[in-house]
Amino acid sequence: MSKSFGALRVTQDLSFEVGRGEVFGVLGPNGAGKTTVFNLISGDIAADVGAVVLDGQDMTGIPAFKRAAKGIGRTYQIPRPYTQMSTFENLLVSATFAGQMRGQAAYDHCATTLDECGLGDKANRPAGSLTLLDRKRLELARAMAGKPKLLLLDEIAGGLTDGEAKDLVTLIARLRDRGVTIIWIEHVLHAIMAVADRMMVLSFGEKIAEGKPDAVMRDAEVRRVYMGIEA
Ligand SMILES: Nc1ncnc2c1ncn2[C@@H]1O[C@H](COP(=O)(O)OP(=O)(O)OP(=O)(O)O)[C@@H](O)[C@H]1O
Repeated sequence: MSKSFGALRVTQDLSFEVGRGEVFGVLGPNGAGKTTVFNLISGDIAADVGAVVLDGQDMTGIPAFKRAAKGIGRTYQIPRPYTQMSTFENLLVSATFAGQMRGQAAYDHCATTLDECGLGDKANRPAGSLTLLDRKRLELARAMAGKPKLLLLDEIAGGLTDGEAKDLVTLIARLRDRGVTIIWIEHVLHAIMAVADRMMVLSFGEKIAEGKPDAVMRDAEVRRVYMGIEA
């Protein structure tokens, strides 16, 4: 895929493939184009050139809400809950429109998901009254409530304590074990390194490395561009 905003080329001839049930980490300096890649996959913006294929089905040209119903779930860096609705109702929206669930099945799935995300005791709170950390938990819970085949996670570990980050990693591993495919943009390296099967690093919209986490982090170009370490 390629994408420019005016003269700014944000994504350039970027191509990658993620296997079913894989956790794929995306790293790169601020402004490297990571969130733009998510926007292209979710359909929030259209690529200038290129295609998104999910499970053999071409998603290119399909609007974002239909991609959600076809199994692409995502979180946003800045949480965007329906502030007037309860935490539980926020999940029901995803379960209904993205997850295509109804009645008791939707209700049960939302209740389980809220518990898994540590929000079980805040089900009836208006989402607008949650702390920033809980809003971030709600972002993940809402995405999971839509029963995605592919889950796009945009920097969800920032601000967590070590213990909370560990719980998050356990949750991500559990989702993977259920067959959910996960692409995770993350700056909290110990969290992404703990669970990623493979990673790629972007710089100025181009892929500079891809492979097993340890090998990627040893790469001289990655150390220079991302960590500022000259070999
Ligand atoms: N809708 C837009 N219009 C114009 N420029 C944009 C738009 N979206 C992103 N950009 C620009 O594209 C570049 C890449 O942004 P993007 O948010 O994808 O980077 P990122 O790697 O996710 O950064 P960060 O780690 O800070 O979240 C930045 O220079 C940004 O200002």
